Amino acid sequence: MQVQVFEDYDTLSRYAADIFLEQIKKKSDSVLGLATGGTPEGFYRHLITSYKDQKLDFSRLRTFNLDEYYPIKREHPQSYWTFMHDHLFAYVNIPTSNIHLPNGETTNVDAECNRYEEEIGANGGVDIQILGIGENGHIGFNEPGASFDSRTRMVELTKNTIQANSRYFDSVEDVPRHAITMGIASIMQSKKIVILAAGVKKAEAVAKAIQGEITEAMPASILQKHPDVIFLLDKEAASLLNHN
Ligand SMILES: O=P(O)(O)OC[C@H]1O[C@](O)(CO)[C@@H](O)[C@@H]1O
Repeated sequence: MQVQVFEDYDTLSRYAADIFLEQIKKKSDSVLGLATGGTPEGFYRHLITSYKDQKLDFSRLRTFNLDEYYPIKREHPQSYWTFMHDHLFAYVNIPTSNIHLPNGETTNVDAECNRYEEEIGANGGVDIQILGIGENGHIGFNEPGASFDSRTRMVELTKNTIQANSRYFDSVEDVPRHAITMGIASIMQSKKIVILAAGVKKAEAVAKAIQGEITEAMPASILQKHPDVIFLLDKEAASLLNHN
């Protein structure tokens, strides 16, 4: 596992985008695993800048997002589908057919989860995955206690996550109580993982994920077992790491 600490959020975000650029240079039809949340917004801004500077071509890339609220309409302002369009897809030349997110409108959740896993497999698996980390250590919407063997499925959000995400909704009551998320085993199958954390609110989860016990109580701790993972942190998020 590699860990890099940056002076500020923008430098961290640019570094993450550069890792993706390297991957795409090597394989122009890479399968990108994408994430939502506040943390990757800077990363997406840098990808868009690289596209505008003609350093990046999205036409052959395929993307799979980690998760989507359930139930939620695709066009809902807070759906992850809308997030991805507003923060990336609307600004780059990715064909709509190459974009994949779990369908938050499905009436058959189990079939949707199986379809999503199969589609990732049919595309050869994720080459490079961007991840954020929840204040409680969640990755995707795999909350503490989620099985390390979990695959794409519907999950119930914890109070902590509903509260943290309520900043994007009119009120806490409006936050969906469920989501469809790639499982921990699905995430671990990605060939390379880049995980971002910024701000002091993430410091405890980051320290436990990197230096703590590997336990299902701290979902991100499983990353210690991944053969190619890099944590990109700002100083605040790194502030509880033990340097001995
Ligand atoms: O980057 P943020 O907004 O702090 O979110 C952290 C994590 O929480 C989620 O938004 C889900 O609650 C994840 O998608 C994200 O990785």
